[in-house]
This record gives sequence, C-alpha cells and structure tokens, in this order.
Amino acid sequence: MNAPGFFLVIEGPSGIGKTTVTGLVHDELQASGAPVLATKEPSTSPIGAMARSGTHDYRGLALACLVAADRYHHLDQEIGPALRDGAIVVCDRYVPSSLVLQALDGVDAEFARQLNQHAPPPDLTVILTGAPERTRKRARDRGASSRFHRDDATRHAAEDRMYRALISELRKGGWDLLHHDLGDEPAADVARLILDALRSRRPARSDR
Ligand SMILES: Nc1ncnc2c1ncn2[C@@H]1O[C@H](COP(=O)(O)OP(=O)(O)O)[C@@H](O)[C@H]1O
Ligand SMILES: Cc1cn([C@H]2C[C@H](O)[C@@H](COP(=O)(O)OP(=O)(O)O)O2)c(=O)[nH]c1=O
Repeated sequence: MNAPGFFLVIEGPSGIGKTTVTGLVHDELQASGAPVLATKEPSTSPIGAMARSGTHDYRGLALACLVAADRYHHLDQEIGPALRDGAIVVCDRYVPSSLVLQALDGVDAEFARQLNQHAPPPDLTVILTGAPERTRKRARDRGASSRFHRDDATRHAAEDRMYRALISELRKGGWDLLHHDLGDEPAADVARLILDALRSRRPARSDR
C-alpha cells in the first residue's frame, strides 16, 4: 500500500494458528520498539461483530456483503490511519478468507472477487497451510464459535485445498505472498519466519 507503514496479513484455514502467530508477531515487534497494530477480520466494529457472531443467521450473499462492508470500514477507520502513521499492521484474515470461505458458503467466486476488488493488496501476505487432519484437531481442541468451525473432515480438506489454489492466483495478481506449510513446529518458529520475511522487506529504520 502507498503509505509509510507496512501491511502484513496472516491467512490460512481455521485452526492453522493465525491468531496465535498474529499475537506472537505483534508482541515481538512491540518489544523491539516498532509501532505495531494487531487486528483481525471480522473487525471489532459493530459490522464486524455482527459478521463474527452471526454466521448462523447470515449466509451466502448476505454474509459475503457483510464481511466486505466490514473490511472496507476496517480499511477506512483502522488499517489506513495506522499505516499512514507509519505502523506495522498485522491482520488476522483479509481478502483471501473471503475468496475461500464465501466460496465454501456457495457464493460465486467471481462475485466474491468483485466485492473485494477495492481492498488493496497487503505489503506481505502469509498463507499458512498444513495437514488438514492436524489443523482439524487443533480447531476441535480450541472449540467452535462459527458455522465455519464445525468439525468436518471434508470441509477442512476443502479449505486447505482452496488456500493452496489461491497462492498462484494471488501471485499472478501481483501479491507478495509467503506460503508456509506447517509441520509440528511450535508457533514461535512460524512467527520467527514471518518476522524474518517482514524485516527483509522493511529494513529497520532508526525511528522504528
Ligand atoms: N504451531 C502450533 N503448534 C501447536 N499448537 C498450535 C500451534 N499454533 C496454534 N496452536 C493451537 O491450535 C489452536 C488453533 O490456533 P489458532 O491460533 O486459534 O488458529 P486460527 O486463528 O488459525 O483459527 C489453538 O489452541 C492454539 O493454541
Ligand atoms: C474474514 C472473514 C470471516 N468470515 C466469517 C467466517 C468465520 O468463521 C467468522 C469468524 O472468523 P474466525 O477467524 O473464524 O473467528 P475466530 O477468531 O473466532 O476464530 O467470520 C467470512 O465468512 N469471511 C471472511 O472474509
């Protein structure tokens, strides 16, 4: 994005470790003195809260529009201002989530793409994947709060496949994308890998 900050997005299937890694990356950057904002989608705005808690009521096109509205509001009110202030914004889920989850919810892929076409590509997008059975177990142990969290082997496999398929498509569209396929390594190792990728793209400055 054309702003002094850095927009980092963490993506991947439910249970892969996005929330955990986002927290670790945030804490490490904050400890190093960098200005950093950790955030997530759906956001904490009223629209985001409606999307997050409403996946049983809102489905298909309605949910697609709700999460897109939340995304544009989030960009306008939170992400954009933080980037203009020079912060590193670490966001748990973004456009790729819609390209996967809305498609799984029966929404035409082209419509989901068009709905999100004005959301700018991040400076770096990390897509985490891993063996669907391991991811499913982690998601199950953590517990479910959304219709998309249901414990279903077929859905977990489809989510994994769709994220993997997105990688080349997003790269062709000019997105800077880091794909990491997780094994048994701890979340701290994944966070370190992401921090290395971030630092190689955003060399340290004396004011950060
Ligand atoms: N690298 C890891 N190794 C083992 N467990 C992990 C790892 N990363 C996350 N977890 C655990 O897996 C569960 C799901 O992680 P979470 O960060 O909530 O995933 P997501 O945000 O992608 O849905 C949590 O209980 C978390 O503590
Ligand atoms: C970001 C996003 C979320 N959602 C919906 C489905 C998700 O399960 C739900 C909540 O996001 P999720 O990250 O699964 O929540 P949690 O932090 O509780 O694990 O929002 C979409 O349908 N599309 C999107 O693009």
